[in-house]
Amino acid sequence: MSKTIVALDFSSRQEVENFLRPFDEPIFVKIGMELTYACGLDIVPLVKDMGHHVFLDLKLHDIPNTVKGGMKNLAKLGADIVNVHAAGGIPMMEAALDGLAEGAQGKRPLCIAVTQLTSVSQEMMNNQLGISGTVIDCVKHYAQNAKAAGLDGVVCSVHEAKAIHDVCGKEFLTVTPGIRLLTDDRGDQKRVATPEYAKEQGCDYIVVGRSITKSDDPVKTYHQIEEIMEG
Ligand SMILES: O=c1ccn([C@@H]2O[C@H](COP(=O)(O)O)[C@@H](O)[C@H]2O)c(=O)[nH]1
Repeated sequence: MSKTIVALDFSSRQEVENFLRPFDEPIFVKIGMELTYACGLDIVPLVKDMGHHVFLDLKLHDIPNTVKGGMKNLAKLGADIVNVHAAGGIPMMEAALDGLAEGAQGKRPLCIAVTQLTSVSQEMMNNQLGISGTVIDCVKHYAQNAKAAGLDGVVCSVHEAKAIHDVCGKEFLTVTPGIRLLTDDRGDQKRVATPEYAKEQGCDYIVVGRSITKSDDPVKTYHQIEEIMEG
């Protein structure tokens, strides 16, 4: 499976088809809120049927019973990875796994937890969110909770991936958005890194959206990034 997950942050099925058409191999894509809210959940089996791997990034965060019911239904779609917010706590994450086990036809999707969004800076976390301490300690703590709940890994920034592997083990997945090429604008992202640094830090997967989707030649940019990650 490819180590580069392309965020399909589009608002129509047509844009998805236009984007994927030039790729002559299966790739790993992320379907998030923008696309799901525009096209509905049917977009997941549609992209799977084209042969691509899917990370369904809906970041569930609610009381355990609601998350369990939600995951039971998401499990039927055939996504490879689904996720929740670690801030929902250990009982909520355990409930997510129960729902997946009940709903999956065959192997359940991997389930990972978002730690601190990559759009959150140290200053924001302390002063707006009211969480004291360092981002890295908060992310490590959330990762340990996710592991205790039985999840398969976390979403974090590249800057925390090594520390998470140290405390949670090498098998515990680190999926890292906030990827920017040196010439890119960082936009709304705060904890950013290049694919080269992600590779150096041992990230299992990187999530890349605009650097690929808004590039003049998305297929070429995708392959350049994949070469770095697989090299
Ligand atoms: O902490 C997080 C969790 C999820 N994301 C998602 O990843 C992509 C990143 O897109 P870029 O265009 O490469 O910035 C996007 O779909 C986010 O919803 C994240 O960025 N940070």
